[in-house]
Order: sequence, then structure tokens, then C-alpha cells
Amino acid sequence: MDDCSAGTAPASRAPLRVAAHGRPPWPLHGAALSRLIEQHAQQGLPTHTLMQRAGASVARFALAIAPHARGIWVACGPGNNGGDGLEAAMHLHRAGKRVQVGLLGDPTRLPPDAAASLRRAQAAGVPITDSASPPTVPSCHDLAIDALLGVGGARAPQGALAAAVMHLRHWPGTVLCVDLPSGLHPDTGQAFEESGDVVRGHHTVSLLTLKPGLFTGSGRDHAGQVWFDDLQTGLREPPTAWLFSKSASIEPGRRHSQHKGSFGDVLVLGGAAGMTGAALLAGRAALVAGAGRVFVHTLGDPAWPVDTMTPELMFRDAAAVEAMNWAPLTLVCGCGGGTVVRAMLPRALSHAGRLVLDADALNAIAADPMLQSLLEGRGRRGAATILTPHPLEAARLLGVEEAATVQSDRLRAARQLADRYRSVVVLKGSGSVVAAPDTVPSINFTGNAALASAGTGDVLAGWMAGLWPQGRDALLAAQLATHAHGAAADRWVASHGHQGPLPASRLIELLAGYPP
Ligand SMILES: NC(=O)C1=CN([C@@H]2O[C@H](COP(=O)(O)OP(=O)(O)OC[C@H]3O[C@@H](n4cnc5c(N)ncnc54)[C@H](OP(=O)(O)O)[C@@H]3O)[C@@H](O)[C@H]2O)[C@@H](O)CC1
Ligand SMILES: [K+]
Repeated sequence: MDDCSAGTAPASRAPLRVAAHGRPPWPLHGAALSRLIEQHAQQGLPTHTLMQRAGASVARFALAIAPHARGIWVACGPGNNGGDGLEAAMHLHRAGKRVQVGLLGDPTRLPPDAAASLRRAQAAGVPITDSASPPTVPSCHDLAIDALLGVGGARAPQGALAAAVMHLRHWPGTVLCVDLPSGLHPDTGQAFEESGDVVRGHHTVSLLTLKPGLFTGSGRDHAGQVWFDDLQTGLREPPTAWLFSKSASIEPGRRHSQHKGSFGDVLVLGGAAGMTGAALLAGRAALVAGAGRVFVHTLGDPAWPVDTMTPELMFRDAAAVEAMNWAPLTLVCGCGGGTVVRAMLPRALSHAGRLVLDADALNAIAADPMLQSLLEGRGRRGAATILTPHPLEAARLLGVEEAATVQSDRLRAARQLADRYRSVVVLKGSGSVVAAPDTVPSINFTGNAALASAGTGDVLAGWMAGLWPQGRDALLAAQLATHAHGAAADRWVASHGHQGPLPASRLIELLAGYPP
């Protein structure tokens, strides 16, 4: 009979669940900084302590998520990630589990910490093979631990490592990744090569530091729920990026004595012929975000007179818009503006107080060096701009051919855009990156595939423009808007139980209920 006991966990603090609400932003550290932190931590501790803590933490967590697991396969690689796996295997074996280790590395060439963990596991009697395949006994297929590669992953897994990754991808039970899903680049959240395989975990316990690649690119699809254990080091180093998390203290709230003039005027310029809805979505979102007044100028012919669904929106024709003073306004430019929106851009870039540029406006700027120099000059004059490109628009703005170039390192691309155009940048996609000049970027942690739906970008631009003049700077407005936009989609998925497309107008209704 298999042993079905829950076992006992070695003493250790439980990893923290990484969540998007209720605490200050989480610091994220790329591979180079993680190694530096590891070196500092090692200096203050007896030899092998850190890996012992890492392995104990993983084992304890494994017992918590799979208390009744009978068989556990631990796939260990040739470095210290494998050492963490060996250490965890020893604890799980001692807890009475049927553990099988597959060690895919030359045991004589393991780094010293991993070699020590191998000796400890062997001494405890853990069964260890060099097979890339899990045991054939089905009762051993409850839990798999991926300890193949961590921050030392340097290229796409091949040979035996690639075979083990495939077994983990087809694992019928729960998969727990140690530090990172093997095959995932810790800094970018992408596979090392386009065709490179990456483990898909249900959970990832990130050790010592949280890595940016867990939260952007394809990281979210591979890591599952992320947990963090600092291994009781409490070390602080300036981060590579922040994981934005919304704490209540950063929302100013409304004072009793404020009036609609306190909350700013927004002007939406968009909605070319056949695209009126995009401008309406942006205008409605700006209203729901709390803007004092929202004006809309649709660029189609004839101009839109009224939105009977949202009579609060004030429509202005070309002459009226021409006569307005744009300096105190927050302009949203793009939103279905087609090629006609280009004519609005020289004045918007020169005179708008606050400016959100989306979609067609970004494409027009990418194609026109004169508009680019106006945008750059705007930043140098201290006028605030938020750019909200998706990866292809970002590629065009950076003058590179393909969205894949942007996706290969989203943090770098967002920083480059922010520095070049002296603007706040929201690079949309899984794990939207929010960057500003000379500032550590942040990654947004809310949202899901339900947002891959027509018009949700217009809603984001409008919502951002509505939030911005209410006592927030451009960076905070961009961070809060991106967070709220994703959180609304998360509520939608939670209530529907699937990630079917979220209609943009429904998204506005969900945002109206924000904060949750
Ligand atoms: N030391 C400690 O106390 C602590 C360590 N910790 C843990 O250590 C992990 C980092 O360990 P690590 O630096 O040894 O890197 P790791 O990811 O195990 O792999 C490196 C090895 O893999 C190899 N390799 C790379 N790619 C490959 C490929 N595609 N296919 C085949 N081989 C490939 C690479 O070979 P090379 O590139 O040198 O030829 C090298 O041999 C970290 O993520 C965390 O889990 C933490 O728990 C804190 C305590
Ligand atoms: K791993």
C-alpha cells in the first residue's frame, strides 16, 4: 500500500503568496542582482545554510499544497536549483512520501552546495536515478517538483533536460516550480529560444528574490501562482523593477468640499468614420474614473451629436474644439482616430497640459519624425505625456521591425521608449510594464486574457485620463489605471469562471465598481 499520510513539514516560515492588492509594491530582481544578493547572504551564514533553508521551504510548501500526495517526482538539474530539489526531496522522503529523484547532471560536477545536498539526500536513503523520465508507477504521479534550472538557466533545455521538461509539461498532477519554471528567462519572462520548451507550473516558489520574468512576457502563463520566500535574509538591494501592488494609502479619495471643477476636464479626440465607438468608450471610461467634465470630438463625418447611453458626455464640433484652450485639459488622442487624428497631433503635442496618446496617434507619431521631435521636446519642457502602446505600436515607435523584438525584453523596450520620448509608457500585454524616464519601471500584476477584446485599450486610455487630473502625477495615474483595468477583468473572470472575452462596455461597468 502506498503511504497516504500528510507528513510533517520541516520548520521554516511559509512562503508569502504574491498578490496584487493590499501591500506596497514588491521589489523584483533580475538574475545578476539575484546572484549578488545570494553572495551577500552567503557571507553572513554558515556554509550550506541558504540551500538548506531553500529546500526546507520547498518541501514545506509541497506538503501544504499536496498534503495527501503519495508519489512525488523531483526533477533536478546540474546546478544549485537541482540542489534545492535534492534538499526538498530529503525532507519529503523523511516525511514519509514516496519520493523519486531524477538527477540530470554529472554528480561529480555539481556546485558545492548542490553536492552537499546530494550527499544528505543519499544518506537519508532517497532513491535517485539519472533518468529524465518519471517513475512508471501511476501512484507516483501526484506531485512533480521542477528543480531543473533556476537563475542559472542560460539557454533552451536540450537532450535529457528537454525530455524532463516535456514530462513535466504533460504531468497529470500538480507541478511545483523551484525558483522559476525551467526554461524561462528570469529577466524577460520568455523562453530562451522561440521554440524552447518551458515548464508550466501550478505554483512557483521564488527564493531569495522575486524575478521579473515571472510576471511579464509568458511568465504568467508558466509560473502559476507565485510564492515568495526570502529565506530569512531580509536583504534589500535596489530592484530591477517593481511589481505594482495597490495599497489603500495611495488613493487620495474625495473631500466633501470638492466640486466638479476639482476633478479636471478631459477632451477625447478620436472616432474617425466607422470608429465612433472607440471615442465613446474612452469618454465613458473617463467619466466613470471621476473626471469633472468630459468633452468628445469625433473625427468622423458628421460629428456625433449626443450619446444617449451617456448623456453626461459633451460633444464638440471642430470649430468648438479649435476655440478651446487645451492647456488646462487632459487630452486623449487616438481611440479609433484613424489617419485623420494626425492633423490634431501638432497642436496636442505643443499645447495640451496632459496628454494620453493611444493607438492611431502612436502610429502617426511613429511614421513622422516631425511629430517625434515635438513629443521629445514636450518631455524636455516638462509637459506630461502617457503613451499606451501594444507591442507592435511600441516596435514602430522604437523603429524596429517586429513586435517580437519588443516582447523579447519588455522591460528594456518600455524603458527605451520612456527615455527616448521623455514620457510615461504603458507597454500593454501580459504583465503590462509602466516606465518613466530615470525611474525603476513597474510591472502590473492584474488582468487576464479576457482583456484581449476590441475596445478595451480605448477604455484604458479614457480611464487613465479621467484619473490623472485628480491629484495624481502621470506615473501614478498610469500605474493605478492599469491596475484597476486588470483588476476589473479579474473580477469578470472570477464571476464567469472562464476567460471569455470581456466586452469593453461591460468593462466600464466593472470599473465603475472600483475599488472592489
Ligand atoms: N547557492 C545557494 O545556496 C542557493 C541557490 N539557490 C538556487 O540556486 C539556483 C541558481 O543556481 P545556479 O547558479 O547553479 O544555476 P541553475 O539554474 O541551477 O543552473 C545552472 C547550471 O545549469 C546549466 N545550464 C544552464 N542552462 C542549461 C541548459 N539549457 N541545458 C543544460 N544545462 C544548462 C549550467 O551550465 P553552464 O551554462 O554553466 O554550462 C549550470 O551547470 C537558484 O535559481 C536557486 O534555485 C537559492 O535557493 C538560494 C540558495
Ligand atoms: K526550476
